[in-house]
Amino acid sequence: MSVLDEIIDGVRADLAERQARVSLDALKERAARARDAKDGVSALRGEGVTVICEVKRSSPSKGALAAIADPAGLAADYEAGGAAVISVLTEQRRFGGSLADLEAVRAKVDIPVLRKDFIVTAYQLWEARAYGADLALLIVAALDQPALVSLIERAESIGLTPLVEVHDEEEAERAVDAGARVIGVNARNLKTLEVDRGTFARVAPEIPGHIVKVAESGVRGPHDLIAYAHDGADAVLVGESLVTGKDPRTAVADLVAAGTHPALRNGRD
Ligand SMILES: O=P(O)(O)OC[C@@H](O)[C@@H](O)c1c[nH]c2ccccc12
Repeated sequence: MSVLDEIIDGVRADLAERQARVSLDALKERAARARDAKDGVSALRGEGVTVICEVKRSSPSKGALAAIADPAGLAADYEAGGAAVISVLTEQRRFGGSLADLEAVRAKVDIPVLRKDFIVTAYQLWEARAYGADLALLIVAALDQPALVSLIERAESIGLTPLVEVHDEEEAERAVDAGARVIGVNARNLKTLEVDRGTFARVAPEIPGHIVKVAESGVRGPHDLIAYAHDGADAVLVGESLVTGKDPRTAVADLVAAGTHPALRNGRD
């Protein structure tokens, strides 16, 4: 069984417990009371290369990364540094996250928030909205095509912007066919956990220009953002280097400065 399959088994077990406790109707009521969702696409199409900053305590590849006692405080630092979107890992077993983290971050920041999890049912999309998310991750490798299409449609219909994650050309084609407006190319293969920073450059040419392209994983600092920008990224998603660094606000500001630098933008025109 691949790492992805193992993670999803755990996600399904935790999901069954939540579904037994909280009815879909109760979630929908909670979602109706949530603040209106913000548009993820326009946030990601901001000035230059935009930056999605992630709240992540641990990962299957690296184990514990950072305790993050105050996820909302970290998110506020990201926002102050110029982040366009905050990504909150809500998967518990391998990433140490929760819906409570999502709720706390949502209450603190004004920019859009992404629920980062292994979403396999519409119930999880309603959870995302009920706890205040504006965007939700959908991982192509975890879904068959009918499920992908229906989850994209459902996400859009309840106001969530789906960030559709791919790792190779074939998955990118599936994401495009399914109607994705935002596609994330993950440099990490979720089946083996290996990072290959060349993945984005290989896969991005398969993605039409009107779709927002996000380069995910492995961004250590401005030099990696610049490289992804030259390969056509509209946004980058950064986790580990921010949660393990000393000064997340400055680290984000440095990324944003690189992403909006005039020389970079000329190179991309
Ligand atoms: O910590 P990094 O290497 O900066 O990567 C962040 C993000 O891309 C990564 O956490 C991620 C990308 N896709 C995912 C899917 C599920 C969980 C996590 C992820």
